Amino acid sequence: MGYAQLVIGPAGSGKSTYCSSLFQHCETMRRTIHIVNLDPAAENFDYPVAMDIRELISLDDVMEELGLGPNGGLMYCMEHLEENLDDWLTEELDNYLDDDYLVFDCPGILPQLCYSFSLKGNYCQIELFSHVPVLKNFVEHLKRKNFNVCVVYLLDSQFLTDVTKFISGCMASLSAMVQLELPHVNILSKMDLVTNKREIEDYLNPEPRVLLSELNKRMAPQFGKLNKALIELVDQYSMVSFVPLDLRKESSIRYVLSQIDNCIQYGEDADVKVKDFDPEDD
Ligand SMILES: Nc1nc2c(ncn2[C@@H]2O[C@H](COP(=O)(O)OP(=O)(O)OP(=O)(O)O)[C@@H](O)[C@H]2O)c(=O)[nH]1
Ligand SMILES: [Mg+2]
Repeated sequence: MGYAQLVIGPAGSGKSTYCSSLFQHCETMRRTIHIVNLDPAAENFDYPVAMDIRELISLDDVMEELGLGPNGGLMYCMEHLEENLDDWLTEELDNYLDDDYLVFDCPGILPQLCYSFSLKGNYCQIELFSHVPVLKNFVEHLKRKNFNVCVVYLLDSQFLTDVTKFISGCMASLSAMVQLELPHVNILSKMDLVTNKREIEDYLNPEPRVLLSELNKRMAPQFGKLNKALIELVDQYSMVSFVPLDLRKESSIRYVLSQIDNCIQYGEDADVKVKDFDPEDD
């Protein structure tokens, strides 16, 4: 049995930074994890890259040769990954052992490819489109390879200053949850930037009624029914719950990791958890 985190979330929400902090934390704890880069557009890494989608396909090449823009290019790369699950991914995964723990640093779900919730003028626009459907097959492949997978969805805490952005972030998370059908942990990233912790606490487990009234305040009256439906949806899936993450604090990283480990039943066998330096085990 292998273990895996699929780290997703809006562009710039802190996924790669989370991966590198997690790597450092685990190193301190003498625990081995392997970080995989699934972002064909990534350039610099603060963590050792165990597997790299750029060895399979490069975004620059795709954009140049096919004349695609960054969004179309990204979609193309992800679809190419999907087509190469049986050879490239399988070969790469063969390098890992049964109890290995992989963390997949995914490309950002671009807001414009996802749910965009625009308040400009008097219209509201919701677009349903992201590369989450591509990840579905990716996940199925990991499951077939005997991996326990957890989705780790990061939302930037700065989104909480605006209820419409928050709802849009929730919708993207919900969309991933419904499509991927996996254990799911929502994380509120960049907590070090939050000055008013009190305000954030209201959002960690928000009252649906409060959210609705905030949303109604921000939207023109004709959106009342839509707002109500959105809040009900989010509430029904009881997914509006976020674990705050402050990367400056080891305790915060440890807590988040323990939540995720719980979801994928990692560490139930204590031997798995810590790198064993006992020579008898060689
Ligand atoms: N203050 C602060 N900044 C952060 C934190 N995490 C990420 N950032 C900053 O936010 C920006 C985006 O971080 P990334 O880790 O690259 O975000 P990402 O989700 O991997 O971005 P994409 O891969 O482009 O979708 C960078 O400038 C980071 O330095 C954090 O915990 N605190
Ligand atoms: Mg990244």
